[in-house]
Amino acid sequence: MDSNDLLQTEMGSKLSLQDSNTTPCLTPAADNNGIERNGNGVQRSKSFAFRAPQEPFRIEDFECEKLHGVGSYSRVVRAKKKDTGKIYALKIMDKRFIAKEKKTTYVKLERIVLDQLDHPGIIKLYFTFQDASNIYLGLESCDGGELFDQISRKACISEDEARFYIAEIVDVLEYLHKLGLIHRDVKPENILLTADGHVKLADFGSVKPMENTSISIIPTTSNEKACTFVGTAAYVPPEVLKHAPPTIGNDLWALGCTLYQMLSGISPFKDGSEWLTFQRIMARDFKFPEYFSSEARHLIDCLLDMDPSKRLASGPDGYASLKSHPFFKGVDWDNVRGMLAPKLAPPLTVDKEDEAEDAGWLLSHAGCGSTNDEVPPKEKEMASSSAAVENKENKAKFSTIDAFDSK
Ligand SMILES: Nc1ncnc2c1ncn2[C@@H]1O[C@H](COP(=O)(O)OP(=O)(O)OP(=O)(O)O)[C@@H](O)[C@H]1O
Repeated sequence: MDSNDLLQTEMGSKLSLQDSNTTPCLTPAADNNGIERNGNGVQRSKSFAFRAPQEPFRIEDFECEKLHGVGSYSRVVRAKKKDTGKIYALKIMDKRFIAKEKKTTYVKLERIVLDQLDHPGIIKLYFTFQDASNIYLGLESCDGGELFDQISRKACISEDEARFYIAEIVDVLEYLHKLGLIHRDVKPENILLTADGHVKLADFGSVKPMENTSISIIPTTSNEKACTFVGTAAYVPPEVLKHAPPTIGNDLWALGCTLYQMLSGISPFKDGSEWLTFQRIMARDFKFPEYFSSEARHLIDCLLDMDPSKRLASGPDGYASLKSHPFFKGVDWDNVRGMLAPKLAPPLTVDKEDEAEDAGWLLSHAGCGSTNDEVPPKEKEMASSSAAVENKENKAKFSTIDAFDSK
């Protein structure tokens, strides 16, 4: 199945999961009613209506304002729908590139999983559309950037601020894990922030459904194994390096790494090469800076347990054991999203002329060149200078993260 098939089967907001050339991820068998059952009797419908429909939109219906960021197979731009004035993050994926790089499974997985999730801490998918060249996902726009950028801009984050972010992430992970989904790529780059500083987890292309999931999933082709290792080296737990099957413990380990990184500015096992990082993970070789509080040290220690079943929230008490940890003293778990968010650190200033040129180039190559011309000059100038600043940060990010840290 190629990327065209992905959206062709989607016509009329329906996706047929029948695919002669595929093997199912959880090896369910279909009965005569088109319902798939796995070994645990979990039922999955073979076709269903998407909540976020495929719309007959065109890229010309949007004013592209700035580049949010560039992923390994997509670009994300902040775009205003001209008729409604509503703002979205358009994730633009080149169909030929996706097919060539065999990323169809990741795109389908992200689309189908995001469509079924409903949590204030997860980016919303509103619609999809396509043209001859691209697939577009209309996502909720997170105008506060990445948590990664906040860590870089502030050098490190205070424990009070880190408590806020980690509590909101715990709330999201509890929701996902209860649904039977493992995210598998929790890290500061995938934790986006709204303009008022609240957390939205992104990047669901690596999600792994557990046996008991209530989420409808898709088959994977034999050469695009969504069930095998994915993720980012510095956040990979030791058991994954030993090829153990994925568990929610994978996300809890990454949560521990993320908390450590917020408080110190660097991930705990980061080293000069992928091999050295893996050695340190296997040896659980990390040190706490002196200024970490005893509560933060203890929480990180419990999340970075070599035994995934012993990590807080993995045990028989589930999330209660994690949420009652002393680090979270004062957090009102019934109203996590009601907490006051830390003030966002603004982007660093850069040489605007050079960078505006680069940002304009990137936007026009995101398929938005003609629409950008319709933006009034003042707005265009503002859009490109803010895009320039973020583009500079993107470049800085690429140069500071080892090649192995990007998938
Ligand atoms: N909904 C959004 N709102 C604002 N910015 C976003 C949104 N989604 C993604 N971004 C930004 O765009 C960048 C590219 O996102 P994308 O999902 O294409 O790739 P990624 O997840 O970063 O990378 P990869 O695909 O390599 O894992 C992200 O790093 C993020 O900063």
